Amino acid sequence: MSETLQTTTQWGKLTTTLSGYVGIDTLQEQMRKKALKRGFEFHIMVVGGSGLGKSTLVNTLFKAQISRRSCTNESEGTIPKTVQIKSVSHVIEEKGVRLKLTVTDTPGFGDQINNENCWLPILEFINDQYEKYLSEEVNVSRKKHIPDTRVHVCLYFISPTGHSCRPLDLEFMKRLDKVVNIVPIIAKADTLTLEERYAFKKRVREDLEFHGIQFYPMKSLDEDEEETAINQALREKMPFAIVGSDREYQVNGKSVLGRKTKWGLIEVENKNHCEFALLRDMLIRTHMQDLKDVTDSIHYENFRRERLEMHSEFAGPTPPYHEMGESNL
Ligand SMILES: Nc1nc2c(ncn2[C@@H]2O[C@H](COP(=O)(O)OP(=O)(O)OP(=O)(O)O)[C@@H](O)[C@H]2O)c(=O)[nH]1
Repeated sequence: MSETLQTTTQWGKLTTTLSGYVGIDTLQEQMRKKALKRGFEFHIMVVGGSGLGKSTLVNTLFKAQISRRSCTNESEGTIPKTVQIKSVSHVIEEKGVRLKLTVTDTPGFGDQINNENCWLPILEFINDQYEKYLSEEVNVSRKKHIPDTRVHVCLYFISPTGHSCRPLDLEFMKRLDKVVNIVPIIAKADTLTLEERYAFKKRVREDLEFHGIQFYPMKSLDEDEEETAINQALREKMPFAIVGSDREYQVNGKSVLGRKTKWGLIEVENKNHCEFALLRDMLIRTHMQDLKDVTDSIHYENFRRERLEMHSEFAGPTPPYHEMGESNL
């Protein structure tokens, strides 16, 4: 029986008929095995004012004590003087798949009386990671595997004021949307009623649109109709209204993560109670690889191009290839 190989994407519409089985279909399995051996890396950054639930959310997302707060013995209630950027890395494993997860926290963001330029250290941190990656990449003797410390997603916590975005929120996202994948979320959504939540989300979306702020997943990067349909559904739900908790309660004999309020138990993973599950599914189950791809092919690529252009302007025009050889003689 003959097998048909259809290539209709980047190679154009070319159909070649194979006269028998050759085993191209095993490529997927070969790649899976290689990737499993190497393990995966993911870097998540959380930004937002003190006490908005950043540490709780990362612990809830990965069902483990992985936040900066859980890994250091900082005294509760200390207000940092400036934005401090702290990263912690963990290797987590599930069903034989290893993930090196780095969580970068930015305690103190927006806590000052004068918050002018408080986004700058965060921008510098993100660019520093690109710079590290670039210097490894252009190294004459490159490592077989370049450690990837680039930030793949930045969760931006919006305070549940019920009004609209603060100027600082807009300033941060305007400055950073071209360098990192931003996912805006409404923190502590249990403090808003359902009507307030809905109206607040709408106003935040309008604010973002008015200011031309791009958030992940970007419309311009959808590759096909299927992706557009999935991503459009996510975009319409954003910013996700999140409730975080690392406490478990018993509901119908099952233990669930939740927060007990005056009105009853809010189940964190119940899609009727909040949008935590949507966020978790997007970050971990459906879009983790895409977040990494967009970081690599869009944000890092922009940095790399600018950096190399800057370098070539500084160094003058690159001589033709044969002259480069001669000058080395
Ligand atoms: N109501 C409510 N409280 C929350 C939620 N998430 C966290 N909290 C509580 O808010 C307080 C602060 O939570 P953290 O996770 O430490 O907040 P943080 O943003 O990491 O704080 P800093 O490290 O000081 O910036 C804790 O008492 C949490 O239990 C939430 O979704 N809703």
